Amino acid sequence: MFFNFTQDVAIDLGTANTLIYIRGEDIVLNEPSIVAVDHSTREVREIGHEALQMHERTHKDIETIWPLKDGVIADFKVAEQMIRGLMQKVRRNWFTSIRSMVVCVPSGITEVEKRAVRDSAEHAGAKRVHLISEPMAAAIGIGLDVSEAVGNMVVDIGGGTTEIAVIALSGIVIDESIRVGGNEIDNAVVQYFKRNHNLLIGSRTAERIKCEIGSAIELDTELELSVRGRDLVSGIPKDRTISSVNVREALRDNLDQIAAGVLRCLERTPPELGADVLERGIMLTGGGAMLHGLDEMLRDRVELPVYVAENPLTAVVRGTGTALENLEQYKRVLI
Ligand SMILES: Nc1ncnc2c1ncn2[C@@H]1O[C@H](COP(=O)(O)OP(=O)(O)OP(=O)(O)O)[C@@H](O)[C@H]1O
Repeated sequence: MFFNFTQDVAIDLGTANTLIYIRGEDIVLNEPSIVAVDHSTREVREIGHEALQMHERTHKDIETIWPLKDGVIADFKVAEQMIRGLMQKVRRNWFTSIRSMVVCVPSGITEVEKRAVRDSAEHAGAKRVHLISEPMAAAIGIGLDVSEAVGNMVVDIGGGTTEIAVIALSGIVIDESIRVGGNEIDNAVVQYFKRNHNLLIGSRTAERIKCEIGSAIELDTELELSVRGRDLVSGIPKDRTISSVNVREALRDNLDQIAAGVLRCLERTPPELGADVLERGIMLTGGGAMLHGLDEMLRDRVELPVYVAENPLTAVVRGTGTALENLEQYKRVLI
C-alpha cells in the first residue's frame, strides 16, 4: 500500500477570508481569517468560522484578531498560528507535511511584508514557499492566458485592498493597490448610520447590510432591511428599518475611490494594451465584485465593458492552485 505523507498547497491568505487548495484535489477550505485567543495566555481558542462566531461578542478574557490588515500580515505570530491551525483542518493525517506552498500576496507588497509571509508559511511547516501576486492569480483563476502578448485588466476587490492590474506576457505591466476594500466599506456603513441616524451597529451587521441591500447604482425598486443596533439617543438596543438609498450614500466615497483607481491605471496603460482592454473589457474578481451594480457603475465611469467573474470569491485561490499544479509553466509569474 502507498502512503503519501506530503501535500502541496496553494493559499489565498486574505484579509477577510483564507482559502486553501490542495494539489490533485480542489479548494478544501474557505474560512474567515480570524483567530480567537486567550487574552492572558495568548493561547489560541478558535480559528476561522468558530472564531468569527465570537467576534464582537467576547468578554475580557478572549480577544478576536484579524492577523491580516490591508492584505498584508499585521500580526506575525497570530498569522502563523492561523495558517498552522487551518492546515491542520485539512491535513490528511497526523504525519502529513507540506512540501510546496504557493501563497498569493498583494501586488504592492514591500520586501519586509514578503518576508513576513514567507516566514509565516515556513514556520507553519511549508518546506518550499512561492509567492504570486493577487491580480496575476485572479487572472489565471478566471481562465485568462496571462502569457499572451495581449493586455488583460483585472480588478480584484478584496476585504482589505482593491488590486488593479494590466497583465501581458506573464507580467504585470501596470498596477495599483488601493487600501479600499470590503472592510473599509463596512466601516463607512457603520459611520454613516452613527452620524446620520444615531444608530450604532456592529461591523458584522454592516457587512450584512452591504451584501443584502447595498448597491452601486439606483435600483428600480429600492430595498429595505430591518437591523438591530443601539439607539444612541435612548442608549438601548432597537430594531430599525433602513433603506438601500441610505446604504448607497454610505458607500459612495469608497466606490468613487475604486473608480478613480481604475481610471488612473487606464491612463497609464500603453495604447496597444489599452486597445486590448477596450476589446476584452475589465474583469472584476474578489468578494467586493459581488456588490450589486458595481460593474454597471464602473462601465458608466470608464466607458469600457466591465464584467464580474463567474466565481469572484474563489478566483484568486483557483489561480494560485493552477500555478501550483503547473509550477514549471508558471515559474515566470511567481515572485
Ligand atoms: N454580495 C456582496 N456584496 C458586497 N461585498 C461582498 C459581497 N460578498 C462578499 N463581499 C465582501 O467581500 C470581501 C471579501 O472578499 P475576498 O474574500 O475576496 O477578500 P480577501 O481575499 O480576504 O481580501 P484581500 O484580497 O484584501 O486580502 C468582504 O469584505 C465581504 O464583505
